[in-house]
Amino acid sequence: MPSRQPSRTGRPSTGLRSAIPHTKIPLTGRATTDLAGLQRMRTSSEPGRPKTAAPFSVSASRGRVRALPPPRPNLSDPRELKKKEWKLNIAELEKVCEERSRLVSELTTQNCSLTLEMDNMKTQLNAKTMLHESACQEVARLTADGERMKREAEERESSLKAQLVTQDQKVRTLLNDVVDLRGKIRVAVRLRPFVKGEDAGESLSHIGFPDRRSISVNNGSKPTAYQFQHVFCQASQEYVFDEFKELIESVISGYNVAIIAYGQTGSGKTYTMRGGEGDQRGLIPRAVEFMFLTRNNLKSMDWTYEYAASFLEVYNDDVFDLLRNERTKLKVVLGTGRVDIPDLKTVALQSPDDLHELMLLADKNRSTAATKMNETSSRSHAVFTLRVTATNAISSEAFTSSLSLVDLAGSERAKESEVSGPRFTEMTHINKALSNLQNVIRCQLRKEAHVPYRNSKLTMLLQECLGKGNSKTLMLVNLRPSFANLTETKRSLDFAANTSQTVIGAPLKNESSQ
Ligand SMILES: Nc1ncnc2c1ncn2[C@@H]1O[C@H](COP(=O)(O)OP(=O)(O)OP(=O)(O)O)[C@@H](O)[C@H]1O
Repeated sequence: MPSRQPSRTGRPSTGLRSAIPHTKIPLTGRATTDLAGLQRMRTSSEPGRPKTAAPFSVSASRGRVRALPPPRPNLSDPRELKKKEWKLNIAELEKVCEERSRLVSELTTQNCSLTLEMDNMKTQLNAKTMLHESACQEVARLTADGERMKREAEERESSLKAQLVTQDQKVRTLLNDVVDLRGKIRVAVRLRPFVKGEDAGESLSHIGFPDRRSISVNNGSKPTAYQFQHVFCQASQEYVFDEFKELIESVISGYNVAIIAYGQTGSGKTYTMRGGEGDQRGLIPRAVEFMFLTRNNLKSMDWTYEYAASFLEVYNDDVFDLLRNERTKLKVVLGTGRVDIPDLKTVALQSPDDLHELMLLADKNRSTAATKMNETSSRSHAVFTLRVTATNAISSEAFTSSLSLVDLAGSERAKESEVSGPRFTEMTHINKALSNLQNVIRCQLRKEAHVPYRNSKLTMLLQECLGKGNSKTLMLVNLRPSFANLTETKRSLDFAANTSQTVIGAPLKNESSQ
């Protein structure tokens, strides 16, 4: 860029201007008279004329230097024309240069502030990059620590699980040894309270309870005393269930368990087995709830349990499915040592709630009728079965077992029941089946070679619980409290006493490996 130099007139001038040739007016010490020149200078100082640098002359008279009027441009002179054109160009160029320098200075300012901003951002980015890197290192360290701790915890857990499984097996073996020691067919007695329609004010002096295992009856002549595994006197549903919990738990360990409710009509068999709602729930719903609870507790030891339920009735010596609405007689097949009912419906249970629906269906399908002895007397024997399939992922143990809860029809005398017609036929079948049951137990008691299981459908179905299989069996004998029923109560207690003497052989655990 050409540098600016002050002109002789004091105004800044560009280098370009200095590059332009001037018309030089010579200064002399001698007086000269150049009228034409003076004339031109005067003319150029007139308003409207372009101003040009005033030439100088030295007055001859006074010897002083005076500015001469600029020479008039000679427009016919091409040099003058050129000069004029240059002047215009120079003015133009000066403007452009000024604009350029303004822009340059503006851009320089902007550039400076942008450079500053960029430097700031670079500093911030560097700081953030450093932070990120240190955070990444911390994360990597924590991840490695976490993985190491997880590995250690897993190793510890599997060693604890192995210990737990061993201990669990020991506890189960001990528990079952205890249960096995309690007799072959276990027998318990339950005396129900007086219910609506009975004389609640009647005394219970004809029945005595010396302790929780004994009961005595006194018909006025001589009291007879009996001893059983347990005697429940007007006990709650919860109390009764708690007493049988241990036995039911052995199903979880692979044993078949059967609880059979026996007793005179109206003595509380259905109440004990099925019960009502809420606190009135009987053994069937409570046992299923307990099985699900135990299943959850054993999950931590890698046991998987699957449950499925079936519900049938033996009515007039025929078998019917209580979980099907259509009433079709079911075929009972006797295999080698096993009873099978091929068309019996089995329903998988996912939770205790699933049972509720099944119970309602079974209630609807079960044969009941009002008799003089019981408003809703069961006219059939009902068998609820819960099948268990268990597998253990760690020990590879596997087995199937079953819990059978049987509500027998009530024994009754035709004279007392005052039944006739179809009720009489039902009663005949009921009594025949129950007398077969007593006969089977008697044969077991006497260790006879032949036990007549096949004499009725009921004994055929129960043969696995009555000595032929490997069940742990409990007979729960129900009693009515009235003095009027004392003869039947004594008969039931005699049957219970015989049953408790019955040797059916030690139960075997069902085992198979995967
Ligand atoms: N422990 C008890 N507490 C209160 N009420 C009971 C008890 N046991 C039975 N009952 C009531 O006694 C009546 C007869 O009971 P339930 O129907 O269970 O007798 P059952 O032995 O099944 O009779 P059946 O052989 O005729 O079917 C019912 O009203 C029942 O609610």
